[in-house]
Amino acid sequence: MADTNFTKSTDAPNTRALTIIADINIASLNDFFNVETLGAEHAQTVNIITVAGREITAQLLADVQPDVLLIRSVTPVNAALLADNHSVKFVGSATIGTDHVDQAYLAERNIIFANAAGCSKHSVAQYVVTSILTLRPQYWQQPLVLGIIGLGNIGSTLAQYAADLGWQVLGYDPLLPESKFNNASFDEVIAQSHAISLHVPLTHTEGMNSSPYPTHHLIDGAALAAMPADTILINSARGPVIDAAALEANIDKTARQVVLDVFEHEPQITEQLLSKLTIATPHIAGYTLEGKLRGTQMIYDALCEQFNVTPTLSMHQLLPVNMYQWSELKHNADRLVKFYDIMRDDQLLRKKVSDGQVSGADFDQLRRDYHLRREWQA
Ligand SMILES: NC(=O)c1ccc[n+]([C@@H]2O[C@H](COP(=O)([O-])OP(=O)(O)OC[C@H]3O[C@@H](n4cnc5c(N)ncnc54)[C@H](O)[C@@H]3O)[C@@H](O)[C@H]2O)c1
Ligand SMILES: O=C(O)[C@H](O)[C@H](O)COP(=O)(O)O
Repeated sequence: MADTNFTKSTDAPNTRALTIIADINIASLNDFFNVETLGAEHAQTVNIITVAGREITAQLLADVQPDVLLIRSVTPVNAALLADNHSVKFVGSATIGTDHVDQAYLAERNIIFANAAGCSKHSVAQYVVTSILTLRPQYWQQPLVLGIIGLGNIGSTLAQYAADLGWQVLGYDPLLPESKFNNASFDEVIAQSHAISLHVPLTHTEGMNSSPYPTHHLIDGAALAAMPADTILINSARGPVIDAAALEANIDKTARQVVLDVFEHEPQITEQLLSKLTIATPHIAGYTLEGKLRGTQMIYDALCEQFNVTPTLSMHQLLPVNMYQWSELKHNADRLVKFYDIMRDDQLLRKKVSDGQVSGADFDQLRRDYHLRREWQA
């Protein structure tokens, strides 16, 4: 069994240097990961090497041999990345999704893994409410039937916002028991909703992330054909949950309003697909200050648990005052859609089209330079 003790036997405990390789897009890294916040008995110095997530390579991990790897969603963590590394004891992903991480392999290597379950559940749910009310302001007055596929942290948070607005929820989640919101079949959600929002993990029929209810291409040509033409479709889960080719054909036929925050061939997007979407944003549904800091906090807390130290930093010490209350916004049509101007994010993405596509580099740059918005307080 691999050694999970962070203190190398050759080091005296108080001369220990802890080396962390981290995705540069993780918020407030230096605030959370330093000698004071990790406990001086574990690290007299903390070296953080920040790298763009897509540039965290097997070669880098073999050269640096860090103790800790902190990632977001764009670094696949698997045998290929870690085969020549013998030092990593802890991998933390400051994200909800874990489809990029081979957790069985990490367990085999006795490497501890932690993610940030639920960290941006309010941010993503608020993105969805804002997109619907931006596109169809009439639903301030009229009840909407909102279909939600996947009723975990984000789906159930969205369902609660919908109920607060007087909307009806049709929810489908085959892995959870029936409930007030988990009240419909997949076919019923598809056929009977005015808007459908996807909140499932990306899973497959076999291999890593396999599931008895796989979500890869869950929304395929058949599902789209069964969906009324005026139903809005919103995907802020993972791109491959929708078959992009089938989606383009369906929009050509129905002129359906479609909102995408994630894309099957992300980070590239073709101009052809983009031109057919009503709202398109560069995978930022969860990008609020609160959502990002909560993600960092959760992996910091998990590392502290491994060190057996009490966390000393709370994200609330870093957050500016938040005066935005759902109890007020939910009664004020104008203020809610101005609170988060989703069309501005859409326009910034469209401006990046060049030579028939948004390149991966431009998509990533929009995300790196994103002005983190705020969450409203539920
Ligand atoms: N766009 C963004 O910025 C952003 C931010 C956060 C998370 N995400 C994505 O959203 C996904 C959902 O997040 P969450 O916090 O709600 O996760 P979660 O694990 O809390 O909930 C996911 C739910 O989906 C259900 N599910 C699984 N397979 C299903 C199927 N075939 N049909 C219906 N339901 C199914 C599960 O039972 C679970 O309840 C994440 O996995 C991640 O990929 C995107
Ligand atoms: O799963 C998640 O939490 C999100 O998709 C996350 O917000 C995206 O992470 P990033 O692409 O910034 O690495």
